[in-house]
Amino acid sequence: CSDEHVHLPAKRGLGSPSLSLGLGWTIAAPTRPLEWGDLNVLHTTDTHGWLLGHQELSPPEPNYSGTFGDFADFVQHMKETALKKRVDLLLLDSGDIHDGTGLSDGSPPGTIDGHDSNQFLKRLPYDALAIGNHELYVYNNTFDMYSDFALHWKGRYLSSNVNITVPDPSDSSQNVSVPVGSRFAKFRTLMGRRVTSLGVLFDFTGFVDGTNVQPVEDMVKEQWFAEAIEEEPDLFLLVGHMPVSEDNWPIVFDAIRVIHPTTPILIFGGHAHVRDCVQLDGRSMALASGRYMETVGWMSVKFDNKQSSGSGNLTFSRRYLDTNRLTYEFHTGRNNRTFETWYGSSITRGLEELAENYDLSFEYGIAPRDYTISRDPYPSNGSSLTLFIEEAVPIALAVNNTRIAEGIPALFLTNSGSQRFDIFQGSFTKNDELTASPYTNEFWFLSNVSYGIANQVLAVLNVEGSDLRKRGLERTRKRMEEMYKRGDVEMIYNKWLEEMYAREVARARELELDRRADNTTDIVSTMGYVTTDSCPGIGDDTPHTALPFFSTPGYISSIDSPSTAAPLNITSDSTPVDVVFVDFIAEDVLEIINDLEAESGSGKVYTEDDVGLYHNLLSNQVLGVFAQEAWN
Ligand SMILES: Nc1ccn([C@@H]2O[C@H](COP(=O)(O)O)[C@@H](O)[C@H]2O)c(=O)n1
Repeated sequence: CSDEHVHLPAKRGLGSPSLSLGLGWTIAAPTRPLEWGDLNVLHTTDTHGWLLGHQELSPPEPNYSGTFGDFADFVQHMKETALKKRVDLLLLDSGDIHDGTGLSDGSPPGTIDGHDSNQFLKRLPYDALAIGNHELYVYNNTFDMYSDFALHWKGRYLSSNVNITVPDPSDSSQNVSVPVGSRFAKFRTLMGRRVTSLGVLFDFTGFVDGTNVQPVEDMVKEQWFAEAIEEEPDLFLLVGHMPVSEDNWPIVFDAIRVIHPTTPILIFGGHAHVRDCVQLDGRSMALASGRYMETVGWMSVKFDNKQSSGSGNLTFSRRYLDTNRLTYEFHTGRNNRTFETWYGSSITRGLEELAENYDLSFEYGIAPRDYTISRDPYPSNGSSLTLFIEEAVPIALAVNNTRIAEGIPALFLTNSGSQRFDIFQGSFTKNDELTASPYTNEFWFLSNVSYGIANQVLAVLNVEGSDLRKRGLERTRKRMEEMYKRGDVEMIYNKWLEEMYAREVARARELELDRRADNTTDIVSTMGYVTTDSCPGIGDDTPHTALPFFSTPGYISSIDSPSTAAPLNITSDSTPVDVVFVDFIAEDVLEIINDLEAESGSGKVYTEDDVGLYHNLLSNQVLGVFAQEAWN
């Protein structure tokens, strides 16, 4: 069993190492051993480059401070345990390994993002992996998955419904559309179980030219699909980048169940960044294991004697593990001295070297405080969304900007989903810049939009106001559907956080009443995720107190901000302004402005030709330029 030490998450090559333990910070250890079955699975998803662990001291970051090297050692030790128990232990990943930290996004210009960090995933003994939507935003990234990453996994990198167009090897004047990885895999586990595995991506429509995602509904009608599932294995292993609740897993599940009514089906999903578990019937379980290497999912199943030909409920267990050394040591029965091996530490060292090569600890300035996406209200001084749109964008885009110099007022708009992680007090490094805002979106603009129109765009985007709601309900519903298909799941993650916080507040009220009645003191636990899902028993491996949560709008604007670098010299609704937006939301902005112009009877219609490049800074460079200007 683990000793009671804590591991300081020093910024490993990513920033200032001068962090101390004297802040009253601690990590809580798990208290319950895992329930092993005949077949057991460790699951990662939506890792987004978080391979050096979460290294900040503000709670709940220390909960997730284990590095990918620590995780590698954990997997290794767990595999040894499985062997001793003569049971199977599989390791799976559900995709989205790009976009999220300096390791995945900070490679020098002209190189391929994620290529170097992917080499570290290759060092782990994954049994199957699936492609995510973040592998499909940039063609070169997808091509790298096809030509490098997939080859390493020898048929186990799964892209059942995802293709890439590449030159035809037999005739280079022609192109062919081929799966990025494999459509399916059949293999035997160490204990001899026959597995049929698929890797399914949700109905993503935001894929880059040269790639393609087939809707799940169509995929299950394919001849190859029928042939792949025809023969009965001991279990179906569905690994995919698709939420386990309220998405299309039932389509795949039902297609299999028609042929194999009782064969065990284990589903490992992702994309929504939440911890979640659903059982579609008594012989299946579907698990989603969070995001950003904050969670490692665990599932175990005890088969009945007849395995696939049995028909009663199977015994499943699931657990969401916080990714820190205490967790890893607890479940492997090791301690600080016996846990680490050369294998894991060489992975961590390699990642630290990569961080050094990419100069990820380059310091832009000193952040005066923590800025959070949802633990502070929006707008507020502690909101990273306020910081980004009201301070950083206006200040960074004012640098070498003739339009600002000429005094042309500008309204800046972005989607709040473009901001992916909190900013912490202290050294603000290149890595921090890329974790907070990893996308390489351009800033586009429409000029001469009258303020009266520009001023309404944000509210329409966010569907505020009963009038707008009535007018735009159908359009909004369609846009929400469209946004979901383009990958937007912030609303699911936020709803999850909101509900856990609401439960926490209710629980705290009850506790307070009990405490007053009994004169007892509360049990204080560390902050973190508090999961309620629809599977039996408690899912979280380590009990926590839920994090504070404040809801945020889907879109944010610098409009009416007193702190913008370019004060709006607006005298009336007809004052012409520049409407500046990230290219990711261009279609929506253009459509909304045209609708508003039509409603106003102005007769103005904007087309793509009216859209210009506002500044050559990309959205992932804004915070760095801002920090150099404001935090130095
Ligand atoms: N160029 C881009 C691409 C994506 N986004 C945001 O990310 C969301 C998708 O990320 P998931 O991890 O949820 O798959 C997408 O909805 C956008 O909010 C972006 O801003 N720019």
